[in-house]
Order: sequence, then C-alpha cells, then structure tokens
Amino acid sequence: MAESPEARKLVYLVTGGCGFLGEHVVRMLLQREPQLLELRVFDLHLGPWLEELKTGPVQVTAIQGDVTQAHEVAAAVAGAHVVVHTAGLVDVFGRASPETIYEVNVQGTKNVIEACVQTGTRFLVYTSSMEVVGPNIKGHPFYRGNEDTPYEAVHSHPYPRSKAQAEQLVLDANGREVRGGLPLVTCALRPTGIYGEGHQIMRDFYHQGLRLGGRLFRAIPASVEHGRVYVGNVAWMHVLAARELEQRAALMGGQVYFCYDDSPYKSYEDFNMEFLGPCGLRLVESRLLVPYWLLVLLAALNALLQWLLRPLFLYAPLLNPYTLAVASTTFTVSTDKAQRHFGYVPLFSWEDSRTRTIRWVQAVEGSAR
Ligand SMILES: NC(=O)C1=CN([C@@H]2O[C@H](COP(=O)(O)OP(=O)(O)OC[C@H]3O[C@@H](n4cnc5c(N)ncnc54)[C@H](O)[C@@H]3O)[C@@H](O)[C@H]2O)C=CC1
Ligand SMILES: C[C@H](CCCC(C)(C)O)[C@H]1CC[C@H]2[C@@H]3[C@H](O)CC4=CC(=O)CC[C@]4(C)[C@H]3CC[C@]12C
Repeated sequence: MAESPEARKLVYLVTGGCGFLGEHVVRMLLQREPQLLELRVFDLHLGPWLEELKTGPVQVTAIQGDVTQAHEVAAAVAGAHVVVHTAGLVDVFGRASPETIYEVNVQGTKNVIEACVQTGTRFLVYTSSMEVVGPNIKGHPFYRGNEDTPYEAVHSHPYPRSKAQAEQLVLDANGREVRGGLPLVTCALRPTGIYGEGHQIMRDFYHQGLRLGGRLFRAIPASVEHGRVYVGNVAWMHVLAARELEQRAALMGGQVYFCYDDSPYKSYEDFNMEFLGPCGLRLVESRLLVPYWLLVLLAALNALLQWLLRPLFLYAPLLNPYTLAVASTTFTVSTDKAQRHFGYVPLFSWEDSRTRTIRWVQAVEGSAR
C-alpha cells in the first residue's frame, strides 16, 4: 500500500459509477488502489452518497453526463489514465426501446473508445456480460464453461445483442494508436448474474415474497443451474484488471474474462433463497401447480399485454419469454483465466458474500417497515 501522497498519481474514470456495480467499483478503487490521485465518477444520475467520499485523500469528481453524448464523454475522459466503462442500460424486461438500448450500450461504448483515442487514454476495462455468450434462444446449456468453450451464441434480444456488439468494439480497439502515439490496451470482463448489496431484482423478489405472505413459488426446476457472482468480487476484478493492464498489456490486451468466485452453482431461485430464506421467506415447491407450458403461456401473455398497453402505460413484469428462457437454461462458468492472467483471487469468500447480502436484505426489510 502506498503511504505517501506522492505515490498517488493516477486518474481513473468510472462510467456508470452510480449504478449497482459501479458504486462497488468506485468504493473498491478508493479502498484498494493506492496509486489513485483522482477518481472521476460519470453517470446519468449521480448518487447523493458521492458527497461523503469527497473528504478522503483521493479527489472524487462527480460528473453528471450521458455516454451517448460524445463531447461529454470526451471531456470526462481527457487526462484520465484508465477508464472503467460499466455504464449500460440493463434491460431484459422491455422497459426501454431496442434503439435506446443500442444507443447507450453500443454507441456509448463507441464514444468511450473514441474519447480514449482522441485524448490519449491508454487503458480501458469494459464491463461486458455472460449474456454475450448465452444462454442462446435454442436453450443449449453452458455447463461449467470457460472463455474457450465453444457455444453457439445467437442473440435475439436487444440487450445481449448490444453487449456482444459493444464487447467486440472494445476488443477490436485493442492496439489502436491513441493521441501521443502509444497503443490502447483493452479487455472485457463478463460477469454472470451479479448479486449483493444494492441488487434491485433481489429487492423485488423480497418484496414479492412479503406480499405473498412470506412465500415464493418455485417456477424453474432446481436442476437448472445459474452462474452467480458477488458484486464485491466483480468490483475487485475490475480494480485488478485496470491495475495490471499496463504491466501485462501483451497478455491481457484484447482478452475476455468471465467474472467468477466461490458462489455455489444453484438454480436462480434456490440461490436467491440463500439470502431470502434467512430473512423469513420460504420457497414453495409448485411444479404441479405451475407446469412449464403454463409459464410459457403466461410469459407470452405478458409480452402481448406489454405491447397492447404500451400506449397507455409501461407494463414490464419479470416474466417474459426472454427471462423465462434465460431462467430455464443452465449457464455456469468454471475458469481460472483471470487468476492466470492478472492474479485475481476472490476478495470475499462465499460465506462473506452471503452474510453481507443477507445483512443488506435485512436492512431493506427494516427500512420498508
Ligand atoms: N446486473 C447484472 O447481473 C449484470 C450486469 N452486467 C453489466 O454491468 C454493468 C453495470 O450493470 P448494473 O450495475 O447491474 O446496472 P445499473 O443499471 O445499476 O447501472 C448502470 C449505470 O449506468 C448508468 N447509465 C445508464 N445509461 C447511461 C448513460 N446514457 N450515460 C451515463 N450513464 C448511464 C445508470 O445511471 C446506472 O447508474 C452494465 O454494463 C451491465 O451490462 C453484466 C453482467 C451481469
Ligand atoms: C428475472 C429472471 C428470473 C425470473 C424468472 C421467473 C419469473 C420465471 O421467476 C432472472 C433469471 C436470470 C437473470 C439474468 C441473468 O442473471 C443474466 C443477466 C446478465 C446481465 O448482464 C443482465 C441481467 C441478466 C440478464 C439477468 C436478468 C434477470 C434474469 C433474467
């Protein structure tokens, strides 16, 4: 750890720094990046919690801005050594139009890359997603796969399509000459389903369970496994990747890394119960009540209702044909590429991750009363 202020010399920019993952990246950088001099937090919506970070040894600069606006991105990137690009529109529920998703996730990423090239920023870490690989629309399982596992990636939905396009842009940009003549070094991190403090969908499930009298009903067979990763470990992986990109440019440049940790392989619902169970909810086995064909029908009905009601209001339930397909397809990763390439070892054990998440759900419960 650096002791003297002179050791602090790096300027980092985190786009989407007020989102679920972005906030953890920001806090992790402040705690664990001793070379940090200035941290720029760029987001469409700035969080009030940023204020309390401004009293430490690192200059925290909050920038309200839009990644779709090239000039705003360029102004924020100018003078930064490293960009961690987490900003994105995470929408698999039909809340935003495909055009808006493209604009934020693809055009926004193009703007970040061009800003690096124009202003001379050399290191770019992009938050991609497991969704760039799958699950695909054919429902093929991806079981304990790694970065080299062959898989037929077919994207029918705007979100995974946009993440795949953006990831490709980032990888293709590796080696481009930036202002000053040196090459840009990029890599992409692909989290599986992230959980932890601040996870909106976990909050939604918790409130749904409370409304249903402390019960949630199993919809997906327990045998369908989902890759999940703790937000603190995803943040840690971003910090390490960003730190090591310069020294290990030849190895890491243009590479993709799944984000992983020691979280157990379980079905989406059983995994959520690891946190919601200790908070008083129970999962009711309802396979006989809700057969799969009925879920397919309900998902299709939801999609139809969304379309019919769109002129009046936004109807965007959790269940739609896409989320049902993702939830019912096994997708788990097993890899050590991040450890081999840049020394990543999870910072939080499964026990820690679980305890922290449970405490957070309990606090949500407390504040809901
Ligand atoms: N939540 C998950 O399970 C996973 C998320 N990811 C990726 O991680 C990244 C972060 O996701 P989350 O933290 O879950 O989402 P989030 O919605 O909590 O955070 C995204 C942040 O980006 C900001 N943002 C959106 N549009 C913007 C724009 N036009 N200009 C500037 N900022 C903008 C939002 O205000 C928000 O603060 C995304 O790129 C997402 O694709 C990848 C895998 C899994
Ligand atoms: C909302 C889904 C669970 C509800 C299914 C129902 C209604 C049958 O009970 C979630 C199941 C899997 C989730 C996705 C997965 O974790 C991968 C993701 C990666 C991302 O990059 C963004 C988020 C997501 C698409 C995530 C979204 C919610 C699920 C579909």
